[in-house]
Amino acid sequence: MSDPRITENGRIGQVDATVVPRFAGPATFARLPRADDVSDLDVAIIGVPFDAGVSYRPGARFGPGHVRESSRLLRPYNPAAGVSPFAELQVADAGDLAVNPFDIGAAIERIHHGARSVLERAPRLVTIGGDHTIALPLLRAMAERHGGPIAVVHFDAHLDTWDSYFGADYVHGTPFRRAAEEGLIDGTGSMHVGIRGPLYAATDLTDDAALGFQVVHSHEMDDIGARGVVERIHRRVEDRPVYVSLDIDVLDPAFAPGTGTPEAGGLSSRELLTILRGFASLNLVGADVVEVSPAYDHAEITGIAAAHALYELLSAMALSRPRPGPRRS
Ligand SMILES: N=C(N)NCCCC(=O)O
Ligand SMILES: [Zn+2]
Ligand SMILES: [Zn+2]
Repeated sequence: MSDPRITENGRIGQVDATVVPRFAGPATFARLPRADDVSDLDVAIIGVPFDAGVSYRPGARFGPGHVRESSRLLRPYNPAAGVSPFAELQVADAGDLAVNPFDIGAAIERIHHGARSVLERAPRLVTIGGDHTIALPLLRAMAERHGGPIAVVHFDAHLDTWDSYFGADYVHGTPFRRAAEEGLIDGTGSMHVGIRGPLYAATDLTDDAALGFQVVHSHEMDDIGARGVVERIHRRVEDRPVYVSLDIDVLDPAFAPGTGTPEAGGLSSRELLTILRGFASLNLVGADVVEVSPAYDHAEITGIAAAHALYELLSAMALSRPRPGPRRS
């Protein structure tokens, strides 16, 4: 049975919640169409149910399904941003990549090739994780798509530029070090936002800076606020194509209990949504939201925060200039 959908500007949108109750039917993200049911795609959403790279609590393999379930209540118009994202962009859910749960190397290869083939069809890719390991193959695909290193704005409690864990180089604490080593990251336009909590040593920060990242620490929010963070991001990124990697643990555990490595003293969901709204004037070409672990969630608090973060990212894409293509020289 095909459900009645909201269709605007020729774009096929959400199942109409005034006709089909929003708790009925399959949970694609925001009850958007499946990618197979649309001809042209501006943004593809994929799930990557992978969590073999975690160092503490497991369960992020169930993140994609949980965030989709938690996205059923999203309505078509975003009043804070002043845009109906699904009327401006054809957004569709391309389902999950089937990744090997036992072999991290094979999973990374699969994610790289899966993301690359989705990017042949859609200019912009939004991914629901999965643990943070998946950012490395996603960045490989993004850098290929844009013909060179890409600016990354990384929201996280953690730097994720550590070197290895138990001798393993490809885990959720290392993706941005591996990506920098592989030349995927534009070291003049990248930053971490929301960093906090104990480190292994002070050199974690100097090593990270040497890889080309600037840092906005979580405690700086007290002084500069969400708007100040947006200004810092704009000054750093300028008009580069930018990829947002959002570890849900950037939020305080009060706002995101359902995650694997929680740290006290994080952002509120309101602060995060305000910052993401500031991306509307950037050239946002891709994003991921990772580290949602539903077994530790309560009342979908974390799933809903992740769904709303994705909705703001899609709204920002709808408002930003559609100019994916080769990187500026
Ligand atoms: N990427 C996330 N969420 N966490 C990394 C934590 C690495 C550690 O256990 O030190
Ligand atoms: Zn983290
Ligand atoms: Zn992370």
